[in-house]
Amino acid sequence: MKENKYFKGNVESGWGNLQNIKSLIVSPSHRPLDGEISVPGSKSLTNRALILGAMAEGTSNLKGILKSDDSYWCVESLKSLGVSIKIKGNDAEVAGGSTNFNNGEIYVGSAGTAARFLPGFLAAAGKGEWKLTASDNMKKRPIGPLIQTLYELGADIQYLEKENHYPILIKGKHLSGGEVKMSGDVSSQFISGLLMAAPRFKSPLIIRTDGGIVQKNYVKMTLELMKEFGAVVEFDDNLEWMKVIPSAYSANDIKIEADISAACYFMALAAVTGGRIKINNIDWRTKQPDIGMLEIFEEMGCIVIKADDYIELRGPAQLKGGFEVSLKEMSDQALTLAVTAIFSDGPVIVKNVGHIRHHESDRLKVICLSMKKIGINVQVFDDGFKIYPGRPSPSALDTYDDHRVAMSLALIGTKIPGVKLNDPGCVSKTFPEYFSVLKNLGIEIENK
Ligand SMILES: O=C(O)C1=C[C@@H](OP(=O)(O)O)[C@@H](O)[C@H](O)C1
Ligand SMILES: C=C(OP(=O)(O)O)C(=O)O
Repeated sequence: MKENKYFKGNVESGWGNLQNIKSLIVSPSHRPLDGEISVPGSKSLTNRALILGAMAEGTSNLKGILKSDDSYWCVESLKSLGVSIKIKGNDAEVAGGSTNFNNGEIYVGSAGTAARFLPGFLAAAGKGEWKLTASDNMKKRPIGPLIQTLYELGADIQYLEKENHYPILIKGKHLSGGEVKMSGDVSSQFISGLLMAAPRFKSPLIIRTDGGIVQKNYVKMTLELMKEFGAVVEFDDNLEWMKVIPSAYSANDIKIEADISAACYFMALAAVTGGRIKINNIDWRTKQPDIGMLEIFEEMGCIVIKADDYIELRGPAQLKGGFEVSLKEMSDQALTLAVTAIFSDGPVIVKNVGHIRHHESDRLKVICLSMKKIGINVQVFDDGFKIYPGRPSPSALDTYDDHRVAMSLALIGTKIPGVKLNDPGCVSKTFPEYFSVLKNLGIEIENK
């Protein structure tokens, strides 16, 4: 495995393209923003569909997958188990159904999805032995609640370095079902990971949630996709109770929706610059939680057109601030809103996002450090922050090996000249073409 020069401990993926760029300078466009774009496939749907396709009997065709670091490591993990995955352009053909997996080492990179979705799948494989390793970044993120519940169902998993963290050793067994209590207050992915494995358990699995679930629509996305692959699931609307009946997954042909989280950066771009963006391949009726940002942008004075096959957003001459909002259900956009709020006319308070301290960086700490660096007044709480509007001063900003930090902070440079982003290549976790899309819209991007 090759070490990446700039992100120590990470391994270069075949689908990233910015690994050798030390820094970029982002400056505003010389013309008003007025453009049309398409965004890549959803990370969440791509990695779920790849894993469900690998478990399903037969060949699944996935159209419009995301090609980024996170999906690359998911594909590579499944391939190293012996699953045949053929990539043609942005489509993947996954031949699933076997449980006769190759033993060995599996590297999940920094993908929270792969890191939390593969353990249940392997622990219930009946036989085999795997060492699951991850990037330094992923090794700092928790997996304890998932592994603890798998233990209760009879799994054989050992922590190899630090309790509750990667790397881990998994021995495949036949897992019982039964009733478990599980908390999703740190990450919804623990529940999604257990659910996806459950059709392979010996008896029905019932999960009762204890302590709530953050971003619960991601769990709904898991349950809905499991149904599309033939699983038998029942659940209540609040996801306090979920049941999975043992059965085989069946192969499926799926069109992966475009990534709404990625689209939100361009909505924010139009919002802060007072420009117009038309995003051609997203649908406002999607179940992806970050679509909720449309309402927030509207509340801030943007005009939103929700057409059948596109969304258009126009930013106002002056964005409105002066409100408080819970981003518990769409917390990947906390940083996007933090940056947007700088250019509004009143303080913006974001609440209920304490769990983003466990994402690719401690995002609340990073918001505080980054705002202070550009001279913007910020207050950080245990579970959120308050941003006071202001005129940022150009600065060199660190990206903390976190794609959402890099993509959000880049938006500051679309308003004031000379924002330097160190180690911008981390965007390839979910959006390797991010800076080229910005550039095509007229934003100045200089490689330094
Ligand atoms: O299941 C998923 O695809 C995701 C769940 C969320 O994670 P948490 O529930 O860990 O916050 C979200 O932040 C992540 O980007 C994708
Ligand atoms: C939290 C995120 O990713 P992951 O899937 O690694 O959890 C994210 O994309 O913001």
